[in-house]
Amino acid sequence: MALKVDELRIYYQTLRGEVKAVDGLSFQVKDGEIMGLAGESGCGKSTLNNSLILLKPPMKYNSGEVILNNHKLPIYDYEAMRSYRFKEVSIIPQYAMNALNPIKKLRQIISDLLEHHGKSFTKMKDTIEERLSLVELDKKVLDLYPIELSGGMNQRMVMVVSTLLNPSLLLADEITSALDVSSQKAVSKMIVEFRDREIVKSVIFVTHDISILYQVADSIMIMYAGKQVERASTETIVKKPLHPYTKLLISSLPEVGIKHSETPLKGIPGRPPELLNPPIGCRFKDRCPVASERCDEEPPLVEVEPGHQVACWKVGSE
Ligand SMILES: Nc1ncnc2c1ncn2[C@@H]1O[C@H](COP(=O)(O)OP(=O)(O)OP(=O)(O)O)[C@@H](O)[C@H]1O
Repeated sequence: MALKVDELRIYYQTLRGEVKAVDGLSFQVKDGEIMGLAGESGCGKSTLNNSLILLKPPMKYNSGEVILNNHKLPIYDYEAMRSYRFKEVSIIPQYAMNALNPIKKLRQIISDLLEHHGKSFTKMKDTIEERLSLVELDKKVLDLYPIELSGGMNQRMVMVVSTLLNPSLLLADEITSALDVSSQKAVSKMIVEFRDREIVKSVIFVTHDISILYQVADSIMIMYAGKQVERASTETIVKKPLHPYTKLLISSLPEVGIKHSETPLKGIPGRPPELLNPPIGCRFKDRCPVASERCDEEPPLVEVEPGHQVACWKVGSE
């Protein structure tokens, strides 16, 4: 098992109190698995990803354990994590376009980064060129400044940089949201290619666009208000979701061939709860079409069939 997360709680410390952005998450990602992570804005997707690599104030580790390749990751210790970042865990950030230093040429950026990790650009030249060609970038880009690359090219450059040392776990955070549809497809395919070539072992692919996950992910975890509500194979989440929230999320997706001027997107009525004082019991109950008194008590995450977990009292009770 590449990654095992157990009862992880990550809060933000604010003047008003603690924002419980990740509140008791447990899940596993297998070797070679791309796990999609989806849910509405503010459900804790980025917090989870960032906590696995860059946990710093106002983000605060509360409790839980993260095991990567049978070793405990010291995510609560920013300094101790230095030896894991980039080598064992790497992130392609949400705003990858701005991630590269604008006043250095790309050759220098890569060279500095490698040196920082005790590696040499010269020794890794062949790998760098191979990886560039894998993401369809000419090696001439090394002599350019980031500003001379298009948004899509910058994105692919960041993908190469983040994965140069073959990290076990790659965190991809909304890496397609600023791209046009054809670049989205290309970038998604490249992530799969990185996995297939064993450049990375496993991936957490965050997006609120489930149609992208359908093309890329082996499994999908759906989060709502800091909690996991459902996890299953991509096929099951898309075709046979069980949690009322997942069902609404899937039914609000555009269908191929439908014109939205004629059929408006449905969306989910209401808004997610504040995570400063989240509701007791099921956090979705106020928006849930099938909620009952039972939902005042928190539903446990139950495995309804192998590999399919759901946290809802209604599932299996009808
Ligand atoms: N620096 C911060 N201080 C306090 N609260 C924060 C901070 N950053 C995020 N939050 C809160 O943590 C919760 C989870 O946010 P997070 O960004 O992880 O969600 P997300 O699912 O990644 O959303 P998005 O899709 O918009 O990126 C939200 O309630 C958000 O308001």
